[in-house]
Amino acid sequence: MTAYEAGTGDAANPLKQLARHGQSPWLDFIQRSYTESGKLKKLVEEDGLKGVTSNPSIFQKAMGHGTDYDPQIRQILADRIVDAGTLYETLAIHDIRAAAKVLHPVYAQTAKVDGYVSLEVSPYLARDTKATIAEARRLWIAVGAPNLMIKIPGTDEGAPAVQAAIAEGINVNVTLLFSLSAYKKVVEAYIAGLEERLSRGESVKGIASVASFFVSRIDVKIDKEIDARIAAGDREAESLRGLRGKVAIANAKQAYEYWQGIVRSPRWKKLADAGAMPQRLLWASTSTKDKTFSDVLYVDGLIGPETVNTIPPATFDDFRDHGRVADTLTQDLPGAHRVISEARRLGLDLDGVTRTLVTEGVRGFEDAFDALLGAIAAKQAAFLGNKVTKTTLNLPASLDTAVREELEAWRTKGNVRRLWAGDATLWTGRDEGNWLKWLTIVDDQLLALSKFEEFQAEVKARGFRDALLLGMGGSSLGPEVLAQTFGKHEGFPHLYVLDSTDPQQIRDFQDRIDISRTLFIVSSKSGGTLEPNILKAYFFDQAKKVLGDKVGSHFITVTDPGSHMEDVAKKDGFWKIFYGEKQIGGRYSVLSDFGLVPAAVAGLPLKLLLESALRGEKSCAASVPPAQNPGVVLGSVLGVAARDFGRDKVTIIASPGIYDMGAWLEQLLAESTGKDGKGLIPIDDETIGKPDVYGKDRVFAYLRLAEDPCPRQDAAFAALAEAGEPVVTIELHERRQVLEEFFRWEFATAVAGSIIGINAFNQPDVEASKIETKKITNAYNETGKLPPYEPFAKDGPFAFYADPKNAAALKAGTTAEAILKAHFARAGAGDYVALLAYIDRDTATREWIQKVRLSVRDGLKLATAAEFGPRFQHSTGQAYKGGPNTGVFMQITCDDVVNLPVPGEKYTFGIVKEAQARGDMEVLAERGRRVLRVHIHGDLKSGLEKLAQAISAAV
Ligand SMILES: O=P(O)(O)OC[C@H]1O[C@](O)(CO)[C@@H](O)[C@@H]1O
Ligand SMILES: O=C[C@H](O)[C@H](O)COP(=O)(O)O
Repeated sequence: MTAYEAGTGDAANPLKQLARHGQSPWLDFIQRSYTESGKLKKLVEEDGLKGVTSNPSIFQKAMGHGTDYDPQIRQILADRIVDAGTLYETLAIHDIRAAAKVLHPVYAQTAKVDGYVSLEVSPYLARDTKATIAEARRLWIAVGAPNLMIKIPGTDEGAPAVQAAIAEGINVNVTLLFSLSAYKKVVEAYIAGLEERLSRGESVKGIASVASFFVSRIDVKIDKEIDARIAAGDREAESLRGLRGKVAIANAKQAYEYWQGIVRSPRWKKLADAGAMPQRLLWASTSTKDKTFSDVLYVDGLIGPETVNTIPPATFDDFRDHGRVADTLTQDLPGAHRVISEARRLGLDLDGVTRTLVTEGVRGFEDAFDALLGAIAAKQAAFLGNKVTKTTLNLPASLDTAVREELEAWRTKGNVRRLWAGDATLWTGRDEGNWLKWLTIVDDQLLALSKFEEFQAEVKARGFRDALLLGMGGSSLGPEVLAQTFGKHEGFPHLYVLDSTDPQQIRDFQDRIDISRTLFIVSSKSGGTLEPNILKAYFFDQAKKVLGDKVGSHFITVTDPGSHMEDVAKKDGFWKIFYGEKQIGGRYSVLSDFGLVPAAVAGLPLKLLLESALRGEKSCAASVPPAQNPGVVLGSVLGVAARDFGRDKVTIIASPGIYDMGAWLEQLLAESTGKDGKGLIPIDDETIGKPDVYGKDRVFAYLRLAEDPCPRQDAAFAALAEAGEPVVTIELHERRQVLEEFFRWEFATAVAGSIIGINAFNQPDVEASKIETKKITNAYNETGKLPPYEPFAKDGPFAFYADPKNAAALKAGTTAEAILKAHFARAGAGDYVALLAYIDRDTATREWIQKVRLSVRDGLKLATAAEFGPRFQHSTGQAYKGGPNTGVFMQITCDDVVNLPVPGEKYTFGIVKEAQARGDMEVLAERGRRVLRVHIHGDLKSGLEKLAQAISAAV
């Protein structure tokens, strides 16, 4: 009696009779309720079931619907922050283990011939040998059951993975086999894998493999071709008709014939003598698709020794009911050959069909897996409820359709996985892949949590009253959001963020702090940026006067390894040096030490914040399909709206409690996407208005803090959505979720950048202003004066400057009002107006600029940006110079009442600020932008008032 005959006995049950013919019935299905209810066990005991196979479609059916898995999903989500892929795998492994347990007695009774449960590697890896091997190894260990089979596709790339897995002693079920030629490669891979073991002196005993030969799908394709030809009046209609429903079984029989030859070969004999088990042929895809055929056609017709048939539940029941058991597989082999040669004669392209079926099979499993992961991600979001932010889209129909199409394109191209894998071709195919460390930085930070917590305790112990962060752009805007959003924490210093060269503003900050009890954080990734360097020089000098030799102990820096600032910090005996990641650009650095160090200093709850960020990361994971991936959805809306609808002004409004998010977002969006004449133009904090004040160039993003919403904003957004404006509402249930949004917007920006077709990680046009500024400060150092600079017009306290081309366009008027009118008259639909104020940024000036921008917006119906220099140069400045030429710029400068020295330099902060304004103006003009500078002489307050009146009159 062979192992296959074990368990026979019930003569009336065709399923049980299969054993007598050497065939093992397996079940092509898995579901938790089946295992948990004892149904699976019953099939084993009553029907002689000897194995189970699963595939992505089967799991999709099992997990994608119903509530079977809900309790475990809830329990996992309560314990851990995971992505949809991990969630799926945890559920799947649970099921596979449970089924393996039920089948273990079969495994034992049949001496490891049967009793297996198959788990398929991710279908996304079907064309990647190395990744498939790694995944097979990983799943094998994760499940940890001896009667597991790892399913690997029998593609050209899969075959070497089969060999490698077998050589490692992993049981393999080779799936998606349609053609004899592919099957031959797989047989070779199996044998070679075993031989590899033997050659290393390892045992080949107990290693099992099946080759899953798909049957019914072949008939589906061939019969379709036959039907089409008959319908078209083919002369061979009769012969064609005679082949319907026959080719698949004939093809399978040929494979079996090949197998018989193999197991008789001397090569195999050697392995068999060493105890190897043959790789059995497993008939898969054995449910009948064509209802005109017998419902058990692909079971009845393929019964033979040492084979498996994996049967879906309905067919299993049908076969139990009326299956006919006989040695059909070995019957009429000549007949099978005749069918195949007849098919060839008739021009039925079996080779082409099997090739297509492999491609379609892989695609089908990918689609099923996408659907499964999408369903799990949706369930996850629903179960997490307020633990994650919630996004609602109100899009006009045409934009909505275009976004859906984009999401589908992202899905079919596997773009989310490509992004996570660092595929630079998603952008411009240059060095983008080197700038993606932000994707996983949160995981690293959580691992390093104790480092930050220890530092936090040290800061507390030292009893600092204030902390002053000196930095620009990505090194200051994230910390500023943290400071503004989370406020002062008991026992920790008040965190201030200074990102200006305006002497008055520097003095304001100096007045707010008690230097003797201040911790200075010098924050600069590159370590070479002018502002943090001169601000450090200034405050170090000031602090030295108070602290003497202890001054270094009041300074820390966050900078990239090897930077100039690292040298400075070492030389000056800074208390601590924290390092950034070189593979993260400034604007993507908030979750690295650039945000974490100031957060620690301010006494923020680091673990909770990082966990929120981790939720952001996991919700945008590689496993989360585009339509359920909040980062991809947001990025697609922004990218598609700009690319296809001219809606490139991303208008960001946040609830008062989180209002500063917009300033951080401005840099992220503008500096990442504004280049090559394309890009998104962020419009931050422009008080929300009635629908009729807007042109058709906007997308609105509403960051709504649900714990403290603003009813006026709610009403205004409802009106915008009602009016058909595109509105994305992101609801943050608590402040902490700004960290989740940091990650999501970074991801969305990368996605939007890909859609627009730019490199989202460089800032090519920022450098130009820096060079011009440097020229001017160098000139000052050499000569002690600034190069001459003449206004083209003057009116009262105002002096107007422009390059010759812009000046020519504006010279017609001589009064402030006329010049401003001429300037603003150059703006048309789709343009934006940016006010670039190089003045102290305090409450009064912020209110002023807000008032002025609204008068411009309402007068011209154009988007407005209200920016302070030089801060914006490290933020939106990139898009103003490198993005679409739709900006109309107005620089506003003033006399400096206060001036401050820059230690070690001839120039002062006032000179630097002037050089920055001139440098930027030069580059704006050189890029053909419409730009005008208004300098206010004398008293700033009254000058600003007059300017507001003149602007209001001009628009
Ligand atoms: O951190 P750093 O190197 O001082 O740079 C500050 C900012 O300046 C920029 O390089 C632009 O000038 C930004 O990208 C960056 O966030
Ligand atoms: O391994 C099993 C196969 O995935 C399954 O039998 C495919 O069957 P189908 O063609 O009915 O989808």
